[in-house]
Amino acid sequence: MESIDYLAEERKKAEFNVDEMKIVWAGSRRAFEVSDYISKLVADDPDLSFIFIECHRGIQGFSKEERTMLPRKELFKNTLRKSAYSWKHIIDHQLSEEEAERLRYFVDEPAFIDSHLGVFIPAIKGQGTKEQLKKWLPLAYKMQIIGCYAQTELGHGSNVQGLETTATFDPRTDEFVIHSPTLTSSKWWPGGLGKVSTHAIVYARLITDGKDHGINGFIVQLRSLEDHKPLPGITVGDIGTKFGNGAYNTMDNGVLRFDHVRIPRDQMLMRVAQVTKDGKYVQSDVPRQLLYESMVYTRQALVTYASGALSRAVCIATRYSAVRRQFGSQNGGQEIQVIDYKTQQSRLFPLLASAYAFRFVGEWLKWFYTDVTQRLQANDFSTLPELHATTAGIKSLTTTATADGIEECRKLCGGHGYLCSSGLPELYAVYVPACTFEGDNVVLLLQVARFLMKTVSQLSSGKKPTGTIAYMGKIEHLMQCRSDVEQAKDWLKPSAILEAFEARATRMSVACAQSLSKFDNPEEGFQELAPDLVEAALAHCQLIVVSKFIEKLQQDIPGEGIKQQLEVLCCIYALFLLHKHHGDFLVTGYITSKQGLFANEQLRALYTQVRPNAVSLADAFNHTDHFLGSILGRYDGNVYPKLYEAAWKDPLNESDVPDGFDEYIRPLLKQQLQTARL
Ligand SMILES: CCCCC/C=C\C/C=C\C/C=C\C/C=C\C/C=C\CC/C=C/C(=O)SCCNC(=O)CCNC(=O)[C@H](O)C(C)(C)COP(=O)(O)OP(=O)(O)OC[C@H]1O[C@@H](n2cnc3c(N)ncnc32)[C@H](O)[C@@H]1OP(=O)(O)O
Ligand SMILES: Cc1cc2nc3c(=O)[nH]c(=O)nc-3n(C[C@H](O)[C@H](O)[C@H](O)COP(=O)(O)OP(=O)(O)OC[C@H]3O[C@@H](n4cnc5c(N)ncnc54)[C@H](O)[C@@H]3O)c2cc1C
Repeated sequence: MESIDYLAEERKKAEFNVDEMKIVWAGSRRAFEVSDYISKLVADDPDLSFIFIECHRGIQGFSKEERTMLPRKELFKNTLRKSAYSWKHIIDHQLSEEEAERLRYFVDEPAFIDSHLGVFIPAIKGQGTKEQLKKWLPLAYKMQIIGCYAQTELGHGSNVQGLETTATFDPRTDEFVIHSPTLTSSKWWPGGLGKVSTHAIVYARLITDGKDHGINGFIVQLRSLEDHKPLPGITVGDIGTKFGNGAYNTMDNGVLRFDHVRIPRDQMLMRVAQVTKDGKYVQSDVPRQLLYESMVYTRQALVTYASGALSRAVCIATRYSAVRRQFGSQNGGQEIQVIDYKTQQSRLFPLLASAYAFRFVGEWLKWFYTDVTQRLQANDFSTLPELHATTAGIKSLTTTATADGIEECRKLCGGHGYLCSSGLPELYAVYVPACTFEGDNVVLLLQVARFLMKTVSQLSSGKKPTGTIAYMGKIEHLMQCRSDVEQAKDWLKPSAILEAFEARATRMSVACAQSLSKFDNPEEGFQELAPDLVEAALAHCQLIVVSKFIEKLQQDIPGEGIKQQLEVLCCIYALFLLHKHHGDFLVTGYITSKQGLFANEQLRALYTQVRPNAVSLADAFNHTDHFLGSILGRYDGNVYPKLYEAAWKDPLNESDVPDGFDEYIRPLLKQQLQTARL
């Protein structure tokens, strides 16, 4: 049966070519084609799109929207089935790495495979010697071993140097003895550890001849490759159900303890430091920070994932806002679409713009990461501190904004957003740990702040800042200049926006540096000023996102109306931030309150420009209905009949009279009857 497109009128209003925008969003025509093909393949294959569960009626299939009603144990088993099925598909159809990654993405269930491919393999690559890569990578790529990343402990996560697990070298047997000396040293959180991984990269304190050399990575086998039982000396299990039904509970985050487990010496990852057969500790000429390299990789990958998650929420909220009507009916006509309310626009459109902004900064960050890793291979470590600060900061900014943005989209959908069938509660529950994993977002901003303080202190020594901090080279100008905006439309000039963000970031960093210099003990000062430092770091990161959006617009972007739409979105992103943080811009003296009001006036005008294009800008994300998993976000906008239909699928509606009626409701009713008779 042909479905009616309830959003057709909205789609007719678009002032740009949606198909061309899909390519810009995907990054290239080839990336678009791969994503498009794989997302449809997943949506159309019940083995990938459905959840099959054994119940009293035999095997029953459930759609993605019903996932939150299912028990964890069955969901977990279904995820194992999907992973095995996906893997077979990848092998049978010889999918490329890019296609395989897309397949994992569109299946859209957190699983052990994410840790295996997203952290275990990158850790071996980053910290292993050539011989170690040769031995372990083929096993890992063929999934003959499955690995996780066991860094965090019950007592320590953010403070990596505070980890307690020990790896003590025993020269008599040429082995390391891995041990958990305390309860708090139990590994706690690693994804894939609880029930699946056969191996782990374990972070432990390296001890030779009684001397503690700090943290290093070790490859440790955890489970038998025959019967999957834990090896002697190993206690391992799942840490328990996490936030939200369904959500991240398809992942087996685990707990792990070692009781004097022995591993061969060559299972210490030895790129950064080696231990010789006679127990000598030898530091390589590469920086120790390379121990943290896999975190840099994952943090940059999380930025593109942030744009993906935010775009899903925005797509749902935009389509639903065009379908939903409230108030304003005249002469029996239709009520107003809620998307036409300026308040709805002022909450929704900055998120739409943010999704695009995060996409482009993610694209750039991927390029930057590749560039720096190529330099690292050639023993050029000069850009590593900038890469660390940038990945940490942009991961922090984008994941916080995305988690908050998903929750805002839920509210933008009113009451129906609170239903699991809207897809938004589960999306939030799955997404929000990204603010914590791969580094707590505040801890990461403090890393950016340290980098900025170092940069400011080096300016006086004549060191020329480059890359993302090149703007600090113009410090004299940026400390003194004032905005020359005279009317609202002046805020459309990229140069006006850029200078505002550069001046604000510079002034906030310099103010922190000046306050810090008043402390005798710089570390004490850093702790005391941490809230201000975090704000300065955020200002710097926002500048990066804004400037990468502007740089994107300087590229040749073909397609009818595409560049114009992106220009509008770029200005919305920047002016929304300016409006939200206008206290910073005022206090640092770059703008006057009148200029702040002009920015807000311009922002409202930009919302009017986006309005006719909003649904099509959300369509350009090219999300399938399966991937969205949301009745409110359906492509055809046919929301009400589908919501009504879905309600009846809830297990509570399997019978008219609920279980428990005889025990708990009937006696109450009877008691009231008796009281009434009295
Ligand atoms: C079915 C088949 C499908 C196929 C699918 C195919 C493909 C899929 C592929 C990929 C998937 C991709 C992505 C994956 C996506 C999702 C991943 C999934 C889930 C994520 C799971 C989560 C994992 C984790 O959370 S792991 C644990 C993370 N832990 C942390 O982040 C801890 C945070 N703490 C720290 O990083 C550090 O402790 C600290 C806060 C940085 C402090 O460091 P410390 O050394 O103690 O002190 P400092 O003095 O501050 O630093 C010293 C010195 O070092 C510099 N520094 C610090 N960190 C780094 C770094 N990372 N790099 C470089 N330099 C660093 C620091 O600046 C300082 O420098 P200075 O001395 O010059 O000042
Ligand atoms: C879903 C999920 C998956 C995970 N997967 C893995 C995995 O695969 N492998 C793995 O090893 N780990 C994993 N982790 C653990 C994760 O990396 C840590 O939880 C994270 O690094 C934060 O550390 P923490 O839990 O110790 O938080 P804490 O550091 O205890 O943070 C608690 C609070 O203290 C604040 N705080 C901490 N230090 C400072 C400071 N210096 N200054 C100011 N404030 C501070 C934080 O901002 C936060 O508000 C996972 C976590 C989650 C939630």
